[in-house]
Amino acid sequence: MAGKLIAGNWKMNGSVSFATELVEGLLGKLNQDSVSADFVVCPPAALLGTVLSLTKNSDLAVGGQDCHANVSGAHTGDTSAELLKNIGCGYVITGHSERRTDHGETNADVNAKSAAALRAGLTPIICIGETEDERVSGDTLSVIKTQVTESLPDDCDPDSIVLAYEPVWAIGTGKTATPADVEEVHNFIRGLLNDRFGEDGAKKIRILYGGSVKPANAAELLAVSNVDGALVGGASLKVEDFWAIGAR
Ligand SMILES: O=C(CO)COP(=O)(O)O
Repeated sequence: MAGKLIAGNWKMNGSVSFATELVEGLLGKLNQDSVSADFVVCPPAALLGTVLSLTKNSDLAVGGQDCHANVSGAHTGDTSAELLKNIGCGYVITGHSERRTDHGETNADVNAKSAAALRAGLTPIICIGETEDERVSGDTLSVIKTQVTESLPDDCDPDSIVLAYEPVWAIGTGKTATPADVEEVHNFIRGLLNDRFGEDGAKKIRILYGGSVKPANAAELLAVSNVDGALVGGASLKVEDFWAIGAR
């Protein structure tokens, strides 16, 4: 496994001028400082062209926020993994909790979308995480087990996938899971991956933590065992904050 992966999920935010300023700021940082982390930005679909034209031949990778499971067809408003690959993306987020909630995406949908990403040559960043009710009821690990088991495509190559553990209650709320909470779940996920891929395969898979990651808590969270990076929402919209999370 390479260094940490720091992924910025812009969600439904930005504009052409905003994206240009943000990406130019990040490229300036990447050119100046040597960092061991890999950075990827995932803008809204309508801004992918803008971002990709700015990041061509740079070390800043680009990803989509969602893809359709099919290659093409009558799916108004959707984007195929093949098209994301064709325009220059390297990654796509699948199964984000906001898509699971807003669009009723199930583990089976996430599995199909992740398989589509792999078919197209993209790295899916497959999101899992429990709700507050599930945590309070003591169901966190069983929910995570089901999500990992059902959301990962059957024949996936561990070299080609990334997982992101995002407790739903920590997303955009300012509530961050404690390092102990994060460690428990990340170690559990690594154990599930060991069972499925063997230790040598499982250790190739980066497991990101997401949920109110900011410069102030990033060092602590990224130091937790089996935390191989971060999936950042709000703080990825500011050059200094996003950079500070990964550049250490
Ligand atoms: O959902 C997230 C990233 O995918 C996390 O969002 P916040 O960092 O804004 O909590």
